[in-house]
Amino acid sequence: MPVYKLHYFNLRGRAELARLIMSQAGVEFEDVRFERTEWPALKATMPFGQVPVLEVDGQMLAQSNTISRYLSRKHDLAGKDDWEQALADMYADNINDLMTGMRPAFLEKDADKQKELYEKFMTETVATHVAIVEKQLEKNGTGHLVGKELTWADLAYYGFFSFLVEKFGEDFLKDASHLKSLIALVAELPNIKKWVESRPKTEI
Ligand SMILES: N[C@@H](CCC(=O)N[C@@H](CS)C(=O)NCC(=O)O)C(=O)O
Repeated sequence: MPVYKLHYFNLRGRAELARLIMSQAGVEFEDVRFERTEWPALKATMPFGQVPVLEVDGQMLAQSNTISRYLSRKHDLAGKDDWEQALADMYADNINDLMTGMRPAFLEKDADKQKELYEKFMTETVATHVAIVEKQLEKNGTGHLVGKELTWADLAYYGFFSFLVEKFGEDFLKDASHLKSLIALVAELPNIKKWVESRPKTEI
């Protein structure tokens, strides 16, 4: 088994999906977390000056979805054929877009403006996305986003949407029973449960 080290800030952010995948797969990893004040000294050590970075036996891999796709393929969470793998990629890219869409609100320093930006994000971007994904989950009819089994797409949706539920409550899921069930299904997976209980508590 390779020695995995995941480098990121002390946040869930763009690293949490890789952590969820490694936890679900039951592989050991060193969860290297640093504070913002430590970052300037570390930036030049990362392949593209950004994190997350997964170190695999000393080799450095950047880009959050590349890392998660690599881990999913290695640990049987990528989808069972090329088409399923493409669908899983599609869902993971959607979550990446949602994270990017939330960034202006997250970075806003003015509290009133921030509230406004989060509200707009939830009522426009998230609401539209939830309605679409709800229909797709219903159509797939297996309780999973892709095929019949758990993939990293399910973990990606769990990671991001469970964070939104924590921050904004679950009212935004009131017409999305399938998505709600997916979040609950992943939350109940023993390895995920164990990880979520033991991980550092962070704001985002
Ligand atoms: N597309 C990249 C974006 C990575 C990214 O924006 N990383 C941020 C943290 S979430 C970062 O390293 N910020 C510090 C910097 O750019 O100096 C990915 O998905 O990994």
